[in-house]
Amino acid sequence: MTAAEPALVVKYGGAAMKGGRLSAAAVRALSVLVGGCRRLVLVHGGGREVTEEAARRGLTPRFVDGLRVTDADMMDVVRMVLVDRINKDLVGQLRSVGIPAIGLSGEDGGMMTARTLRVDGVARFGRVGEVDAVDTKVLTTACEKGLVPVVASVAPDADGLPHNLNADTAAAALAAALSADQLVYVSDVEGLMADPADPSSVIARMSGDDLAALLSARPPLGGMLPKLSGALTALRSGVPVVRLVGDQALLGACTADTGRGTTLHL
Ligand SMILES: Nc1ncnc2c1ncn2[C@@H]1O[C@H](COP(=O)(O)OP(=O)(O)O)[C@@H](O)[C@H]1O
Ligand SMILES: CC(=O)N[C@@H](CCC(=O)OP(=O)(O)O)C(=O)O
Repeated sequence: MTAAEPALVVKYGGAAMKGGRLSAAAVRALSVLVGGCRRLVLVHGGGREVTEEAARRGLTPRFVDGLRVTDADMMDVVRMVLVDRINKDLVGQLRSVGIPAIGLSGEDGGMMTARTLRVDGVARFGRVGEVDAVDTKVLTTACEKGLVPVVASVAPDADGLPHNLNADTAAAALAAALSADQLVYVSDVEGLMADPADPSSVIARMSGDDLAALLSARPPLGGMLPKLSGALTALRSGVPVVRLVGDQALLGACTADTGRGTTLHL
């Protein structure tokens, strides 16, 4: 396998996890995908588990524009839950069915560096980062050795201070850096809905231009916002297709255009 092999980045959101685990359908899909000759990278979320752990410690989660305001205490929780708990649990779950997973975060092998996210020069989210740089070497090397990198969205800044990255944003940055042929977001909804209260209103296809227009209108999008922003970043970086699907549609989304979920394209 070489860096020229097609790359697939799958981001599995905390919303679709049950007890910090991937669904059976998602594990089956990944088993099939890893058998194909491609660089497969799994990025995971876990926002809901972070919120639960924070509450157990008496910390009150606060979100602005879908991003968790992250002080030093919250950063400890984020890192513990995403890197030490969920990442290891997912690696264990995948290895137990024979998928050769290896757990990583941006802190490993210099894979991702972050800079503090600032709005008008102000770090209003605390220790939340935006991706500064991606070094794909560790991912590509792992894939060449037949391993499946499982990535937690924590990355150090230039001084080595860990930052909290939104997992959708991290997945988009990795897909762009790997020149992935596809980025797939798996969540607890079947795709982008025209009416979030109506599951039958999933939008089947949208172009990057229409997506940009939608985002500039700033509608309330909740957890969809970082996915759509990430999708636009990925499309503009040359990733030709981004799909938003539920866990049951993961395999189909990666192997063909099944018509399920939302397909975002150039
Ligand atoms: N227009 C929309 N279409 C689909 N989902 C939406 C929309 N607006 C808001 N959402 C919300 O986005 C959520 C998914 O985002 P999030 O909870 O962050 O999931 P994940 O953990 O997978 O990143 C859905 O559960 C849904 O409630
Ligand atoms: C900055 C920021 O908001 N980071 C996220 C990281 C986890 C994440 O993105 O998890 P999901 O994909 O399950 O939402 C958080 O702290 O919740």
